[in-house]
Amino acid sequence: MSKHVLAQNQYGKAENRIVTVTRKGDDGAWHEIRDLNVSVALRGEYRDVHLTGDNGNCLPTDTTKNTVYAFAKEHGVASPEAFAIHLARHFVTSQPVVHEAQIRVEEFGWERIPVPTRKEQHSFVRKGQEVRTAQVTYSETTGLQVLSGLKELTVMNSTNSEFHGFIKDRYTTLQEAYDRILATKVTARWAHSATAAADPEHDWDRSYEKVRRHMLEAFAETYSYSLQQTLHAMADRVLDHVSTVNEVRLNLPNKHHFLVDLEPFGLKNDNEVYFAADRMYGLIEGTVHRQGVQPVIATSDWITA
Ligand SMILES: O=c1[nH]c(=O)c2[nH]c(=O)[nH]c2[nH]1
Repeated sequence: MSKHVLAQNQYGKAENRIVTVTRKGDDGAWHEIRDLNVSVALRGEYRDVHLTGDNGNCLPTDTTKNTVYAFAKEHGVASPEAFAIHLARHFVTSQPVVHEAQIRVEEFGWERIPVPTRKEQHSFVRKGQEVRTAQVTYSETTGLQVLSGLKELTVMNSTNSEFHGFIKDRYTTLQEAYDRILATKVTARWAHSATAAADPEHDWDRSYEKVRRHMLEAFAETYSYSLQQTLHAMADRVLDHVSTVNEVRLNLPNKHHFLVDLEPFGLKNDNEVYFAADRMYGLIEGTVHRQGVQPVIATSDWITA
């Protein structure tokens, strides 16, 4: 027996990353998403768990995690508060040993990427401004080299993404996907032509906005069979529309969203509830440049999601 006092204690699964997709309209083509980070803490009769090793009062943290995902399906996520109220009430009213439950929710906001040419709406950009970057080198011999860029521009398509037909060797377990979420945090750099760099009237702000818009539109409008294909489409679109840009390099971490298996709880997950994994991630990188241009953007920078 310990001679010391066990004081405040609590436990539960922290930082359950969850994304829900709700389909609206007659054909379900209008998507609404909610992106949450949900933490559960239970307080109650946990003396024995700590002092004697008797787990008879212990609802596993794994169960608290499952409950979060199952409730997203059963009750939906009307708001962080409403969702947290459902969960907090549930733990206290369903388990006699739980006297208090504290649910903490962080919600990440998303805005639509407008695609005027289509009525389906399933492309989003995470709220909060990305970081704009610039790197200028002036050399006596080669003159000005101007690289522009951005980082931390997070985008998502909640459909129109597939991934299949890939190599299967003895270590492959990945299932083919015919309708998946495609999400990435874009780091982009682009090189301007020597003429643009030397032009004192060159409108750098306008060119930045154009590149950003074309990358977003290409992301939203590309029906994707891989993130590699999306990468190429984004860079290609910039080169097509911004004549003063010669080269685009993209670094795209594949922010995986795994469909949660709700079958054990008797619930069908119709591409509605996802686990948003932040690590590990596929990292897709590549440069696209105009014919006849020597690429200048470093390929060895270490960029993480
Ligand atoms: O778009 C993708 N490209 C890949 O190369 C890849 N590999 C993987 O496991 N998932 C994906 N998705």
